[in-house]
Amino acid sequence: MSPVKVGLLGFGVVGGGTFKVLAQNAEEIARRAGRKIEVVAVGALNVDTVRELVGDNVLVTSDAYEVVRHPEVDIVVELIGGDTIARELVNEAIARGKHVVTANKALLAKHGNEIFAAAHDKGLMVAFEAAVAGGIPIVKAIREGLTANRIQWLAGIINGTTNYILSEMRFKGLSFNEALADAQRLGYAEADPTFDIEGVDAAHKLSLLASLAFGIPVQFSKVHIEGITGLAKEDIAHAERLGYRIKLLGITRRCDQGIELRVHPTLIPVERLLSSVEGAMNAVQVNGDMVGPTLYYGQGAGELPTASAVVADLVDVTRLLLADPGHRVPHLAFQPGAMADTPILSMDDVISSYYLRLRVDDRPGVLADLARVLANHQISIGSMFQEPHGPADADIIFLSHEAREGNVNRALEEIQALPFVKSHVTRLRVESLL
Ligand SMILES: NC(=O)C1=CN([C@@H]2O[C@H](COP(=O)(O)OP(=O)(O)OC[C@H]3O[C@@H](n4cnc5c(N)ncnc54)[C@H](O)[C@@H]3O)[C@@H](O)[C@H]2O)C=CC1
Ligand SMILES: N[C@@H](CC=O)C(=O)O
Ligand code: NA
Repeated sequence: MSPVKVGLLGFGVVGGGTFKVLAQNAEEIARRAGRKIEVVAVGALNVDTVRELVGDNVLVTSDAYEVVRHPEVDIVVELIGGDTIARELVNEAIARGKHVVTANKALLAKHGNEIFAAAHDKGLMVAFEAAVAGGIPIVKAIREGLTANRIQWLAGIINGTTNYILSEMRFKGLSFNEALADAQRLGYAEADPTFDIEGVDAAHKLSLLASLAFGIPVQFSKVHIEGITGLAKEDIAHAERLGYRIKLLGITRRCDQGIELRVHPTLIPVERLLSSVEGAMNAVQVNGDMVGPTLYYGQGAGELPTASAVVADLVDVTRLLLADPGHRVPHLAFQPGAMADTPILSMDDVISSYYLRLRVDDRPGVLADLARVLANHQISIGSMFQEPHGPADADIIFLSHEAREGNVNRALEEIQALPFVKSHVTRLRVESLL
């Protein structure tokens, strides 16, 4: 059979990695796909360097549209990133009847609904395994492996950069900025690393995971997002003392009233597997009503792990080229006509336990006043400790039992206004699902 012909857009960390994987494992991949997969065109800005790497038989051009419009290209692989030119190129590829593979979660989180609908109308595939948790085959696991289940919730470490930063700070004592610079050097970070550290990248991925898990449209704008930039070293230390480790988690859960969709630093009990996931590794726990808990672990970022997922998608698309469109796996796991309009819950309705830290005047009555405000808002204290700070102040750390977030918000407003409270009240959520 004639080879399947691929056009690569972008030859950076993942684009370069994809070319390498296709070359290095060409024979093994062809045995699996049933046909050879051949890169025939590359769109790149650094044309001369890329030409040296890919050889004379591949068209290398700085005009990405030339790749998309190339008559021989069957599959367009978009690895440029962002949601401007990448969006135009993907739309153009679909309009021209070409299948698409992309690692671009920013694009799909914002424009996935429109892109998947256009592809569906044309009977085309838009494969995106690399877009969520890099090399871990989590899209395939949810979309295919767990189809017998009503998925109840999933929670995961789905940003390698932030997990790497937290680990390096903890183990090597690096500063936040040093650890971030390392993550950038290693190819983990987004072109704009604020997407990583502010939780936006994790939110992009979570919105895709929620669609795959619950059969709802992609709703990035409804994700509650908090990153790791507000985390203080002392919170990491206090959490350890209480038996927890702090990780940036993406969590989505189906409740009676709707679906929770949130990304924030979270205290995880140290005995849970997710708390030991370090460096750029990712891990996602998915709970289905039939299978129970399942856990997926692997490299969530970096050249070859991400390229591994891109190439797996290329093999999938190659295998499915001959299947008629009606019998292919749906983009978002559920048939397009069977999507649900379950609402996304307001953060106020989320139930969680909380870690609270505040600095107060160290004098009689302070603890009683704090406990009264919490009790007035139906927040019960699970444990508490106090550390002196200088001659007249103390830091108080509470762990609450489960409470409604709206109640916690109101209690915190009141506590913040108390005359003896001398710091901003830090609030972190504690995960009890895991
Ligand atoms: N680096 C990683 O670990 C992972 C990255 N991703 C995603 O993969 C995509 C690519 O990321 P990276 O390879 O890390 O980025 P990168 O910045 O290393 O590569 C992007 C490449 O696209 C090129 N480019 C920009 N505009 C172009 C244009 N008009 N025509 C042709 N080339 C153009 C740039 O010169 C650059 O070489 C992004 O969507 C990213 O979110 C997904 C999972 C992991
Ligand atoms: N910047 C991302 C790359 C993979 O998606 C991350 O750090 O996880
Ligand atoms: Na993946």
